[in-house]
Amino acid sequence: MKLSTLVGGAPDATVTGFAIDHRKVAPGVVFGAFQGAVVNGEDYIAAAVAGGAIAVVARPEAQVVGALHIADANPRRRFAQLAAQFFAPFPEVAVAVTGTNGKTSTVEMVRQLWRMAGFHAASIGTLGVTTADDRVSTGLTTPDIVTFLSNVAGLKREGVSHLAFEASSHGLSQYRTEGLAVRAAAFTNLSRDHLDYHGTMAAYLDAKLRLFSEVLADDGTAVVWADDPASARVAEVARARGLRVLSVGTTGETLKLVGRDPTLLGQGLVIEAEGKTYKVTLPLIGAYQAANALTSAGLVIACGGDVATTIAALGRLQPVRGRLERAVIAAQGAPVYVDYAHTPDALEAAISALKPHAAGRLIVVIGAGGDRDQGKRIEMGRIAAAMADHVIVTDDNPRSEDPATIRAMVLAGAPEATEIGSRRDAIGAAIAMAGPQDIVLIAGKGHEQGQIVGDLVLPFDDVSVAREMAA
Ligand SMILES: CC(=O)N[C@H]1[C@@H](OP(=O)(O)OP(=O)(O)OC[C@H]2O[C@@H](n3ccc(=O)[nH]c3=O)[C@H](O)[C@@H]2O)O[C@H](CO)[C@@H](O)[C@@H]1O[C@H](C)C(=O)N[C@@H](C)C(=O)N[C@H](CCC(=O)O)C(=O)O
Ligand SMILES: Nc1ncnc2c1ncn2[C@@H]1O[C@H](COP(=O)(O)OP(=O)(O)OP(=O)(O)O)[C@@H](O)[C@H]1O
Ligand SMILES: N[C@H](CCC[C@H](N)C(=O)O)C(=O)O
Ligand SMILES: [Mg+2]
Repeated sequence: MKLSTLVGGAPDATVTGFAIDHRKVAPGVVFGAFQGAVVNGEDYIAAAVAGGAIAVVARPEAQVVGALHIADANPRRRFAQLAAQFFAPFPEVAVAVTGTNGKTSTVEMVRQLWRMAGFHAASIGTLGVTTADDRVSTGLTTPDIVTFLSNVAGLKREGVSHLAFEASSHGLSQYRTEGLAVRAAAFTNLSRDHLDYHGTMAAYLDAKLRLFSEVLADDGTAVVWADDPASARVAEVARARGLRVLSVGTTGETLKLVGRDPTLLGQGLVIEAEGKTYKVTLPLIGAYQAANALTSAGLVIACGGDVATTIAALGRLQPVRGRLERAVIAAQGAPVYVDYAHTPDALEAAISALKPHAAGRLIVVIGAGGDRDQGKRIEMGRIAAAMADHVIVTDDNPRSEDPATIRAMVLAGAPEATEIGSRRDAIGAAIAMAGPQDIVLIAGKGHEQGQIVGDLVLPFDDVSVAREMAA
């Protein structure tokens, strides 16, 4: 592709790629210089030009010598729009999901529903780039713009026609998923998380609202989980653009959940749609998975899926890694579940899902990630103390923080809890104390395959450790 194709009047140089890190610049690359949370990318412009960058997308105030300065007050958005032209074509159908919790579960369910409908589908999110037979981690829920667009283009080349991706609030704030035509976007819920980055809940919601005010296509559809208080605002933003709004949930109008009957391995759902009543058994436990299932059905229907077929397909959904995943049955008979709950709302949802099934005690292992929102720690402690019968506080991913300090902040909400710093020992203790009527919940890391301590990622998988301790 010629630079003049991307930017009228530019030299005829050939564009060989796009980069936002100067260390990845090669001759012919367009470099994005962004002011970041840690450093200012503009400080690396000279190095990028020395590395062969032929154009630099940066603020008008930035100094660019020896390459075309593509000046823009919003360099992240402009870079994404240019990169999208370079990496196109993309899968014909793309949908996005945002919300504090439920993004991964929902995009994974959409991928499965599309596969059942016969489409070649993929998802991009916390679990990585996932297709029917492959999964590659990107390290982030919403990867950086270059990783995202190059992966999306790669999926198209592989024959993928349908893509569902997670639009995290960080990703939306940093324009990591611009340039792709998004046909439908879903909102799951809003509760406390990432205030270390957004500062306030209002700013956190604003970041998510951008998916509906700007990213969703002009003829797109918004799908909202109607039972969340913030959904009204999301629907209002979408309607202000004249977009179609589908609402799902017990107060939803498109897919109205009128009955939910939990069983040990799933739940019977009664759903009203288009004046008809449908019954389906969802093979996943937890009210939260019923919410995500309806949201995923809403997205599939928004893209042309048949209502009856889509609802029936919910009965064939497979469990989502690390989301109320039953890791093992302990020797004494107690089932051990692993869940990704790492926010107060999520922890409440996960405990609520399991409590009805615990004839005896619900034993919960919790922690909190370092270098993340600190305010949620005491709230998570409080919820565990209020809802579980026994709480063990341990390490999650301490990252650059002192693990004992993080545990103390969680314990402040659960003074009666047991403190065991080693996650392995904490899981072992929970399983050892569980009787045949009890249930163990290990929360916070879900599918994660490593424990981040300082700069190290130590191999650690809650499910494997639970199985080891239960043997
Ligand atoms: C706080 C945050 O979101 N940071 C992300 C962001 O970094 P940044 O833009 O602030 O970049 P920076 O590190 O300050 O550097 C500024 C610029 O200079 C460039 N640079 C930097 C150094 C250098 O030597 N040369 C160079 O060119 C960088 O490439 C960057 O463009 O953009 C980077 C590239 O896309 C991301 O890797 C980085 O994710 C960090 C590692 C991270 O931990 N992010 C987490 C918090 C995150 O994004 N989580 C969300 C939410 C998950 C959830 O929903 O729970 C996710 O989507 O995963
Ligand atoms: N609809 C929901 N309502 C409330 N809690 C939920 C919901 N869906 C999932 N959860 C809880 O949140 C945890 C994370 O779920 P999931 O990974 O689907 O969310 P996510 O939005 O992708 O999270 P992240 O932002 O960390 O990527 C689950 O393990 C569960 O405890
Ligand atoms: N991937 C997300 C959630 C991590 C969840 C929890 N394990 C933690 O470390 O806080 C993030 O980087 O914010
Ligand atoms: Mg996720």
